[in-house]
Amino acid sequence: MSATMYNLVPPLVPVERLEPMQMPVIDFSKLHQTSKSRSLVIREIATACRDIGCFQVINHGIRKSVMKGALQAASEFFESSPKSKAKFISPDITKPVRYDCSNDGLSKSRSLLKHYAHPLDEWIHFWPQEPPSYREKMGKYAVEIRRVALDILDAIFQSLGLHQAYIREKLEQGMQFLAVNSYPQSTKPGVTVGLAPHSDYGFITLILPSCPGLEVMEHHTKSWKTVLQPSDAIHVHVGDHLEVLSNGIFRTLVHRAVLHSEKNRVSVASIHGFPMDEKVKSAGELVDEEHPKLYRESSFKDFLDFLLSRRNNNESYIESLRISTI
Ligand SMILES: O=C(O)CCC(=O)C(=O)O
Ligand SMILES: [Fe+2]
Repeated sequence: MSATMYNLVPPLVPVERLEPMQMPVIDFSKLHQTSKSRSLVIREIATACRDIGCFQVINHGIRKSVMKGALQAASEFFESSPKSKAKFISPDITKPVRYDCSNDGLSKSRSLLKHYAHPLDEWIHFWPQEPPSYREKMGKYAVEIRRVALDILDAIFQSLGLHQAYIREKLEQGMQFLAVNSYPQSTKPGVTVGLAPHSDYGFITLILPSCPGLEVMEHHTKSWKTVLQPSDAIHVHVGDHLEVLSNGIFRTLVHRAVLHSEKNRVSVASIHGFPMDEKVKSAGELVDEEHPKLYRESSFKDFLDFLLSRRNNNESYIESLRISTI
């Protein structure tokens, strides 16, 4: 599941030139140097999650060849024959591997290959075999990006003062999805939205794109900003379940993707959460009389049920979880 399947905000007319988001760049290697550098980095990550809902990481240790390999495998999959892709088409959104090239409310102009990625041994046998290197290249990336994601989540949970052991255990057994996205080159003048505004269901999403196209909605101004991402950086943003777990300290990030004017674009989004049936609730440590619980608990399974039941209304998943305080 790449994303919550709905429009979270009314469609906004895209503008030609957006300002870039002032993006905090986090030196990931400093998480593992001295305890002082770790504390500083944890503070930087927490500030970024709280104020803007996203940041980028560099020096994360994922080799360039592995990142390039994942993007190449993605491009080659989308360029493979319609017959080899058709095997993965299914109306059943609960399938662990699914290809979707129909354009709906969310995917305006996007093809999506979504697959589960953890535990890798359990799922890799279901992944595409066309191109023949797909499993090896995407598999290597899945393992490495998960290591980075879990370390970032450790840092986030530490910044919130939460019980690490319980959460780490749930994350070790937790879900990882890869949403492998493909967007055609734009054919029209101006800006064309390929993937409509939405937020992602999990705790965090890590995105590796082949070129610019990601846009994020700034929390305080509600205006769109473009994301500039150096080729060795990974973009990270807050998802719905981190908003729930942090009891609203961190807010899910609304984002979208626009088509590139000169080339096709691919991106690989890695989404991380608890196991399928594990409920995510606002952490007890963050709830008291002054800070009442703001969200209902829910699991990934509940999220899928929400998508299936939500036919005619535009309510987003996070909205459906909010407890009214008035
Ligand atoms: O293509 C992108 O940069 C964004 C992808 C995305 O938002 C998703 O897969 O949920
Ligand atoms: Fe997304």
